[in-house]
Amino acid sequence: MKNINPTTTSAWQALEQHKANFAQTTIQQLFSQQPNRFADYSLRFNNEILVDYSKNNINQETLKLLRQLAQECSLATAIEAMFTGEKINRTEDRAVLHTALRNRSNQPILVDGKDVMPDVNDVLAKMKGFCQRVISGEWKGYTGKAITDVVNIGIGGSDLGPYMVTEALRPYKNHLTMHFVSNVDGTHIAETLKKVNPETTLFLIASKTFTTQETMTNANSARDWFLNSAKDESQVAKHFAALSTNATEVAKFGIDTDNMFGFWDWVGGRYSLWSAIGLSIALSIGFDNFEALLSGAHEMDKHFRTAPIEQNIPATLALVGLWNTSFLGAQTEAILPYDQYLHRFAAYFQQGNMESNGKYVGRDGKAITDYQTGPIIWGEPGTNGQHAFYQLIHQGTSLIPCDFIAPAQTHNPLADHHEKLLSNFFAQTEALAFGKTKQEVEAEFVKAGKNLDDVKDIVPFKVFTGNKPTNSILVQKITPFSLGALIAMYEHKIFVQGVIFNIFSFDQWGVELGKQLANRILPELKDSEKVTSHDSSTNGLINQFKAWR
Ligand SMILES: O=P(O)(O)OC[C@H]1O[C@](O)(CO)[C@@H](O)[C@@H]1O
Repeated sequence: MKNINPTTTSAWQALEQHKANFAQTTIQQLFSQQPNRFADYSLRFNNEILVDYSKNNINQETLKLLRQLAQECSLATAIEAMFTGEKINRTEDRAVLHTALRNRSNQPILVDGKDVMPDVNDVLAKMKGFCQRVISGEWKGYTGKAITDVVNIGIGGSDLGPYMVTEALRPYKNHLTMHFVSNVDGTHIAETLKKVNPETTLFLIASKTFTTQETMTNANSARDWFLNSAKDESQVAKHFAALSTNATEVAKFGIDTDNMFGFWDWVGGRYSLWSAIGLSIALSIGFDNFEALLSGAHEMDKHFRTAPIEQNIPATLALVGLWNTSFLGAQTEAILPYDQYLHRFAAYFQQGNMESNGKYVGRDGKAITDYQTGPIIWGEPGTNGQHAFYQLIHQGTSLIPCDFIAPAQTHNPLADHHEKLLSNFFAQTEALAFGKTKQEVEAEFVKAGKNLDDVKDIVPFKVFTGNKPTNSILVQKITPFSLGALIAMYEHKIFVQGVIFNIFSFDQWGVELGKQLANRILPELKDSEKVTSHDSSTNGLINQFKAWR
């Protein structure tokens, strides 16, 4: 991947000039000027996903310049570099091949001259056999009973993806009850263990490195709890499986390597739900559905790799997002799914995006000083968010571009719930784009029989300026296939932005310092000695903790 500061491209400089046009122009005016705006600014994937990006402050010139920016930043070369297994994660000297995990075409993909597909297929076959045995009840616990509960112990990418997807695909789930434990706070595992029976519980220890403090602490507590009942170490094999790249640490923990499902260093943690880390997903919805999830992602991969930039959905979302943040001044992006099953979707992409693109060092190793990199990602499901933070999106002083996501078909057609939900979905983007003028507010008062003189002081508070950018992503139905495509779409959006930001999107050095310092502090908490080795704030807090515990 080349080192290109995006601000030095002619497209960036042209975009800087071009943005002045939008100081005066509103989304409302863009719609008045362009009667076909919806048709011209929306894209479809497989007749299953409709992406409408028309309610943004963009015109054809904006798109032309943004596409030119992508070209000047060598996006096409970068896409090929990723798909063909080049070591684009240069700071860790690794390829980035989550796309290989869902490569349903089986075309060889080489890393260091070796095709990775046979290994990928072997692990998938092992996962399939395991799922069949556990789901059918053939796999027995230490007292001969079938498994009823699965506890995935992992954190970050080893938790957020599997948890988000198993929740999103609940309509497809079988009889197994899934639990996810991530936090090192003992409450998380303690509360989970209260709900399960050691005779019928399977623990999946999900950790790429198998050294993560939170996960290993929870795994050890789970094993102690299990052995407290089973009283026999040899029974651990019936109740513990490992999802990891680190066979040595897995063996040290005491998990039979027969029960280990491997993956490889070219799978980033936050891109790992497609790997063995997805075993909890496959157990929950069955292996065929897991394969459908992979297929959906693979179709999106093909689209991303081959579609021209004008029709390329992830690239378009990335460019429009970059326009909002780098040129129009937005610092955050909200992801707002109008689907209760997608309640962890924003949390999942908080890691996906912020761990990938939250970087201040460019690919040249120098600090980035002249542009913003990855935005802050946040969000909650609609309509809950409407009754919480939408006030600020509508009338606050920050610009917050939002992605609204909704399925056209619900899995729970109950009275008119879905129509009500979707009426809110449509209304919100309409309100955000077009707002409500002073004249409209006054007309409403008049209609309600009010004298305008009596209400003139209230009028300004009821005005909505509108002109707030949104994308609407309408999915025919949330199925394993469409969800796979949707996740891959966002993954590639992040990739495109990382290329243009000129950063390395696939490392995560920013999480290391906190871990190091916590490891240094941990022994200091073991005794009652007064701590003096830190700054006065940290010393003061630690010493108060010691006094109060
Ligand atoms: O799977 P592991 O190795 O336990 O790591 C868990 C998570 O920790 C991180 O390395 C840092 O938070 C993430 O990238 C990763 O998803």
